[in-house]
Amino acid sequence: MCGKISVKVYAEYLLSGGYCYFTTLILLLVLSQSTQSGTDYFQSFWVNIEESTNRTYTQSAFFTPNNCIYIYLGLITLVLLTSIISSISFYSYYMTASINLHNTMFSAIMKTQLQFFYTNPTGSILNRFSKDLANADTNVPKYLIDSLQNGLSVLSIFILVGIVNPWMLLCSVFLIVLFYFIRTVYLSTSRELKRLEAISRSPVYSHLTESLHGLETIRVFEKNTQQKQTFERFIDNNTAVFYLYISIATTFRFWLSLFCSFYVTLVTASCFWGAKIYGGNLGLIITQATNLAEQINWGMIQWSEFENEMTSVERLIQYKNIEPEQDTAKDKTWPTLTSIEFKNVSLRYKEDIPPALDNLSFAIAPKEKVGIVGRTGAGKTSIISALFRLVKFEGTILVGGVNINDLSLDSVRSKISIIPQEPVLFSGTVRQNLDPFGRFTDGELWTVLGDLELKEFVTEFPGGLEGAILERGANLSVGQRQLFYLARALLRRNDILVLDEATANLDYKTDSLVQGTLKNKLVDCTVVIIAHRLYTIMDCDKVLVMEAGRTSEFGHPFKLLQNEKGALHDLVSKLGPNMAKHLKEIAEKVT
Ligand SMILES: Nc1ncnc2c1ncn2[C@@H]1O[C@H](COP(=O)(O)OP(=O)(O)OP(=O)(O)O)[C@@H](O)[C@H]1O
Repeated sequence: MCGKISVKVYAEYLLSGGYCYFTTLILLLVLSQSTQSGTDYFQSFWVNIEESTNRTYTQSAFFTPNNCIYIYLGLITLVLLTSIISSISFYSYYMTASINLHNTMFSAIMKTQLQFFYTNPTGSILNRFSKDLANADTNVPKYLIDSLQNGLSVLSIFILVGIVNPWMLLCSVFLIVLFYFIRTVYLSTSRELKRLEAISRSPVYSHLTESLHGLETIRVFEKNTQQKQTFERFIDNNTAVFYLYISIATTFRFWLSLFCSFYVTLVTASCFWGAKIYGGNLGLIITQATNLAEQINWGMIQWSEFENEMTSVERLIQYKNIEPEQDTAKDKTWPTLTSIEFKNVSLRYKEDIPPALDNLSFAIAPKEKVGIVGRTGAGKTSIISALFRLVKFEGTILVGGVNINDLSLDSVRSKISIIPQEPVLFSGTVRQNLDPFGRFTDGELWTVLGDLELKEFVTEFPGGLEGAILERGANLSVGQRQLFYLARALLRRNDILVLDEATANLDYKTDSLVQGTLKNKLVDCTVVIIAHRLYTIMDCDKVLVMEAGRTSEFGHPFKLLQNEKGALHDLVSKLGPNMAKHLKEIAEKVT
């Protein structure tokens, strides 16, 4: 982003509070300004009447001293009322605009593809949801209302001054042109500085978030000083841009104030050069000239700041318009069969890196248990990303013979259960974490907890099923979190279950318990297990060995182990003769 803020951004922001609100607001502001200027004009008119001999300034007998007082009182009351009403409507308008902006932006982030999170660091997202949103909530409305009020005020002063002394209009127009020129020069720099300031703020947030996450590692490797220095460097970069921004803003204000002083001096002097002038008109000209100078000065500053702060809105609107996940469902219902077939599937996380899945093809029959193994980075987790349509892929994935691209995202993700590498629990109760949508009875919950030997733990947990689980399940061990996840999957009774290193953090006893549960409770399920520990998949119906995103071997584990040059045989041999023998025995048992 660089250069001027586009008209589209202004329009999108101004109308985010609602067309009706915006039109009403403008009308109220015009009304408020008209009553204020009307009061000023009536004041000078009244002084002129009082100054002229026998009140001959006007022919009308209506403007008696008493009537003038009542008219003035009426006008003042009107000014007060219109000002209060326009302030309240502005408050409602910008509250609606801020809420709408936040909600649409948050909803866009929630619905966008995962790819977005791979390419945008957390600090950058936090920056927009904190500082940019705060600017849009507080500074932008403040500068917007000041700019609008000043614009209207300057326009009305022009009309008043034009009525009393048309020559002064020339001076005023010259002043506006001059100020506009100074503003243009100032804005072209300040706007870019404001953008730079926002960009240089993101690394500060990212660094702080990453440091807090990796606090233990930083301390263990004694990198405290290095981290601190990096943080200070990011802060310095941000502060340097911010300081430059403040400096040029101060220079801008200095030049505006200087030209304003010249203008007021010129206008005051001009009143003494011409013909005799009424006291009321003289007062009106001098007060309006001073006002005009102040208003233009203030208005230019606020208008410039408005455009500078609009860079925040521009950044927010950019998030608001991010592309959502493509859900091209063609009303296909979820298939009854639960076979899974990958046909020439290729997946790439970024254009400039090698594909994570490269023309991958394999087929899993309904109710089969298939283990997937391979070295780190072989593409095992990417199979899941493709199956859940988290990342775009080429090729075809069929579930029960139906292309998953023809099924809605919602059905794909709700009909396939997953226990991921890093189980995520939310802050809430045990019950909410087991059954987020409140679909199951207490009896069902306790049965599943019993199957996974979690019953005792939950009974003794403070609050039981209503006990509080902290953010990310911080008050549970990683193994317990995985068991909770498994419990959630068992409750949903989906026909397809995917486990991604799901038992990696369990001790041997709990792992055996989970394996037993999978065998007994999920007999009718198609189960895909991604594993590092080979013994967890040796009793599977089939094993897929992955290598660089391709199928290296696929078949029954015992048959694969017969091939001494095979990839699975190679992986098993590396575990030592005893373990290899043990694994072969397990594989043989399920032939
Ligand atoms: N979000 C991502 N952005 C870019 N590249 C990625 C991303 N996720 C994975 N990759 C790359 O894709 C390839 C396959 O990764 P994947 O996570 O599928 O491997 P894996 O076999 O599951 O590894 P592990 O056993 O370590 O979990 C790797 O080269 C990895 O660097």
